[in-house]
Amino acid sequence: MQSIIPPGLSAGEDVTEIAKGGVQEWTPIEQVKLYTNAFILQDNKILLGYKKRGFGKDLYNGFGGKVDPGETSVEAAVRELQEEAGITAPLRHSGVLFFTVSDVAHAFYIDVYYANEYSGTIEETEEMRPQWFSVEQNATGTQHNSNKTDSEFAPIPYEQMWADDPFWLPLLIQGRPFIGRADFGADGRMQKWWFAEIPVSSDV
Ligand SMILES: Nc1nc2c([nH]c(=O)n2[C@H]2C[C@H](O)[C@@H](COP(=O)(O)OP(=O)(O)OP(=O)(O)O)O2)c(=O)[nH]1
Repeated sequence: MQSIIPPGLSAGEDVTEIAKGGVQEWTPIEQVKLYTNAFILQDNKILLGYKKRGFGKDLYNGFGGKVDPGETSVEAAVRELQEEAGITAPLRHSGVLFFTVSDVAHAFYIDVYYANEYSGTIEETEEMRPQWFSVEQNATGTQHNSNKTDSEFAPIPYEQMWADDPFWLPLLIQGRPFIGRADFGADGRMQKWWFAEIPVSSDV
């Protein structure tokens, strides 16, 4: 039987597809670079950063970047969180994402992490402007008053995030491990995508 898992990812066959679509064939993979992405989840809030420069500029995202030579993935994730948001956290692995981008020669293999606590003071850095968002679906971003239960934090700004994020970020928030791949065209749109939930015990 042919595996449903896209090239670039590995997992047992016990996966539950969440979404898939797009063109027929996956883009061939030539070179792969390792990246990290980390999110802080606390009190029904998620910490995102507004990317001020470079790849993904003007989008909100978790904190992360390339794994340096000699570093493990989790070491890189902890370093990038410190460099980009000024904090340290006991990061736990949540999923793996694999991307190709039509005008980038290498594919991106991204270990995604989360933590429910952190130490240090969140601060804006040269690369990222951190901001809390509500993970509650009815969040409005309006301020509290005595009659309202709405969150004082805005909802997750999916319209200002990478197009694949709505498929897997809800799983991360719910503590459900995931894998996924998306091939992006030069226009920034997904040309082909596939996302799945995997068993909690899976070693992704
Ligand atoms: N949420 C999300 N994150 C993505 C996608 N694609 C993608 O590369 N990322 C993440 C992975 C990394 O955390 C980040 C890209 O890393 P980066 O270019 O900022 O790396 P870096 O900090 O090492 O780079 P630099 O210092 O050389 O500028 O974006 C995506 O489709 N969705």
